Amino acid sequence: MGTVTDASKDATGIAFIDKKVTVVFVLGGPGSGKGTQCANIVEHFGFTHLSAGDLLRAEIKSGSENGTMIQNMIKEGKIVPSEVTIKLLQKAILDTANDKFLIDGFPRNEENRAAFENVTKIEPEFVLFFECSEEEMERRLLNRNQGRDDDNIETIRKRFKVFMESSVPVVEYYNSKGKVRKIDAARPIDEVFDAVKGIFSQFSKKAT
Ligand SMILES: Nc1ncnc2c1ncn2[C@@H]1O[C@H](COP(=O)(O)OP(=O)(O)O)[C@@H](O)[C@H]1O
Ligand SMILES: Nc1ccn([C@H]2C[C@H](O)[C@@H](COP(=O)(O)OP(=O)(O)O)O2)c(=O)n1
Ligand SMILES: [Mg+2]
Repeated sequence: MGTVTDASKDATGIAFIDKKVTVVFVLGGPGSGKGTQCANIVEHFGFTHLSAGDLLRAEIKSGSENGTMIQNMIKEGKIVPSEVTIKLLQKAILDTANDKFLIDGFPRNEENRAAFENVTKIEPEFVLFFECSEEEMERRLLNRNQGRDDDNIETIRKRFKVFMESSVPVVEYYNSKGKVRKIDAARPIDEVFDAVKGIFSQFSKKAT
């Protein structure tokens, strides 16, 4: 549980309102199934899904002044400076009436993690971590067919390297705090979701 506190405006220029939120970080390598399982969690447990990658891609499309920089970094498999990503996440949290958020693909490095904590003071409830072999993730990404600039073998290899070097240490950090809930994500989608459901049982089911 965290509170987005009232500081009227922070360093990023975004106005804050008082809002108590529950945040779950969803991490895992590229193609491990984060987006797929987040959609299931939204449907069953009433969370709002915020994908850092989706927010950055929308920012490129919007013609923002940072668009070209973001596009180049994504193409190279690099991680965009956290101030850009955090601003987008904050805005999405504040613009959404819900108080339960899945933050997918963030924090992806130590800079993301420390800056988010400093700026928002939000501590994740837990970190859902999807474990999957690179061989399987590569197969999935090459079949994803979403027309993404970064789903080509050259960029995929770079993303795997960044994941191992920069993102795994973030998972280890949360693991040392007892916050990681690890899932075997190499299994079929339904079986992965069965495991996810067990972890989310503390949250009430969405009324249908
Ligand atoms: N458990 C699974 N088994 C097989 N394919 C999967 C599984 N989970 C997701 N996929 C497929 O793999 C691709 C990557 O999944 P996605 O959810 O976009 O992963 P991520 O957000 O972690 O990159 C998509 O085409 C998706 O349909
Ligand atoms: N916290 C983040 C998340 C994503 N990005 C950029 C860099 C990533 O390679 C791309 C794509 O991220 P996305 O989460 O959509 O990718 P996957 O779903 O893991 O395949 O976006 C970032 O710079 N910072
Ligand atoms: Mg994704």
